[in-house]
Amino acid sequence: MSTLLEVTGVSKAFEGVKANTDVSIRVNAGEIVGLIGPNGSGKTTLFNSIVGYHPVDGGTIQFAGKEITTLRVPEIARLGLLRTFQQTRVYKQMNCVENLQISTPAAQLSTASLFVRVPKPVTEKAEALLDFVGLSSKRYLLAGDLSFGQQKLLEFAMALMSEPKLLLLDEPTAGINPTLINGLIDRLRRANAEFGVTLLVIEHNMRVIMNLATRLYCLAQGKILAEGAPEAVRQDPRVIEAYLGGH
Ligand SMILES: Nc1ncnc2c1ncn2[C@@H]1O[C@H](COP(=O)(O)OP(=O)(O)OP(=O)(O)O)[C@@H](O)[C@H]1O
Repeated sequence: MSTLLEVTGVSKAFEGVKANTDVSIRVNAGEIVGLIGPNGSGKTTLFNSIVGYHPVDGGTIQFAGKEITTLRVPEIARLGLLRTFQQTRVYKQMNCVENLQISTPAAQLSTASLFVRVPKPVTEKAEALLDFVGLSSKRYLLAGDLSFGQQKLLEFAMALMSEPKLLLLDEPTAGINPTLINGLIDRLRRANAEFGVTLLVIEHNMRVIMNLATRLYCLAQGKILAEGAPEAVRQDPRVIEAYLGGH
């Protein structure tokens, strides 16, 4: 398997708080990798460093064979590396189709692009992805009128519009009704298998991540504590201790 993402020795501190210390992780093309760890262990900080949201203090990040350590969010997004958020970032005053139409790289939001005619293939792709996430019947509803779980599905479809090589998902099932979680897991798997999207997933729900990931990393106090097969990581005494110690 070829390496898609290689994070080597990355550190990041905020005014003396060491959020990440010497973190190294690797994600191979085609994998679904999980990132777990107690609250405040540095998971979101690592995502932010990878996507270029803030500069790192040390270490390097390579994506698809290219050094991206000092690139910023739009440049990294154009290379095919995107993220979703714990709190969704949909355009609440636009309907679902419009949210997807403006999510293609070609439509990188200029105000003018909202008023010109959207090419038919873009609309067809938007409709197909809304169908994929089960929101077809809501396509003309304002995104702000969707439930929180539906907004997360919409945000997932928005990310898929750009056909990312790697998608970082920050707690995809948080706030989603337990009965809908299995459907979401199924869609994440299908996006991986059918669309070829490699996934790196932060998830607090152990059942979900054990079900979804083929490999796990566990962060604790900003450092990688364990790495390996999901079951082995879950049973690792250091991981259990880190979780218990956090409560
Ligand atoms: N912008 C910031 N300014 C100051 N401190 C920050 C900032 N972002 C994160 N931190 C601190 O860095 C540490 C790691 O936070 P981070 O959000 O990365 O953890 P997390 O594992 O994603 O947590 P959670 O599971 O609760 O979302 C915490 O101590 C947090 O308070």
